[in-house]
Amino acid sequence: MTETTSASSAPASSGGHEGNLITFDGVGKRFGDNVVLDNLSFGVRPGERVTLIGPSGSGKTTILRMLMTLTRPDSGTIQVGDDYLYHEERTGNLVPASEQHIRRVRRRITMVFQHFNLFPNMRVLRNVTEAPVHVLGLSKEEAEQRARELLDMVGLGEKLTAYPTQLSGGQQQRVAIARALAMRPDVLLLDEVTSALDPELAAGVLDVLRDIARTSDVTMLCVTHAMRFARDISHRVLMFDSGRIIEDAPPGEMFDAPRHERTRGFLQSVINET
Ligand SMILES: Nc1ncnc2c1ncn2[C@@H]1O[C@H](COP(=O)(O)OP(=O)(O)OP(=O)(O)O)[C@@H](O)[C@H]1O
Repeated sequence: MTETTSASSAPASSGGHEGNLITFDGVGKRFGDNVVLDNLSFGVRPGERVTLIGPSGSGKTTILRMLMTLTRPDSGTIQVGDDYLYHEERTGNLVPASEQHIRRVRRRITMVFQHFNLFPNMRVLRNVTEAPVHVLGLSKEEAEQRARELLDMVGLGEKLTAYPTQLSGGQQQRVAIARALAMRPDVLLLDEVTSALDPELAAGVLDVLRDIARTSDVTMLCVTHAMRFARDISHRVLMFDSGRIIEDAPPGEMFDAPRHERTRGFLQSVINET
């Protein structure tokens, strides 16, 4: 892994749509009468770490799920590098990518979920090697070597033969992070990865993620209510409200001098909660 730029200076653009690794262009989504994303456009550059904040139900998780092709937009275009996941034609038709494209994109993106989702019947080491062997086609030896390094990195080098149920929630989440990184993703999606954890265990997981942010050049898109963490790791913070981005700023500006009244109200409510 290569050293990144500091959190205050975003990496230079390269490749993809206008230099973006991830592009949302005019994306809309509604569930029944509930407009979840409203003509949403934004881009993320390679190596950038972007945190999505905003009230519950403002559409943050939906964005991550669209990148995993778990939720389909109603309109708009979503692109990863040069590959379309969904493409809205001039006629307004939404064209999903071919299976071949989706497979290619899915190899570049991994997601860590709130509830770990480890394979309960597999030991820790196998949880981490399974996808690299079966999806990337790595040899068992190669996958195990990489898995040991990653499990060391997340502080679980001694737990290779444990089953997930023998671990704390924080340890399980660290296995999930190692498993995601074992795919050598270009993009790591983090969806409220500490929300299900006690504060002490959450702090351990966030420290691991801070280390990854400091030492890796993986592009991160992160949904979190942990504002100090967001400030530490992010190049940019996007404030969502009712399916729109109402503020897009570096963390210093967003947290110290929010411009939008609703951002100020949201940050106040989060601070009051914690
Ligand atoms: N499959 C679904 N069917 C119906 N409504 C859904 C579905 N998935 C999400 N929603 C609704 O879409 C809205 C946005 O959900 P989303 O999970 O993206 O919000 P969020 O900003 O991540 O919220 P939170 O911070 O609570 O996780 C919510 O009102 C949610 O109830």
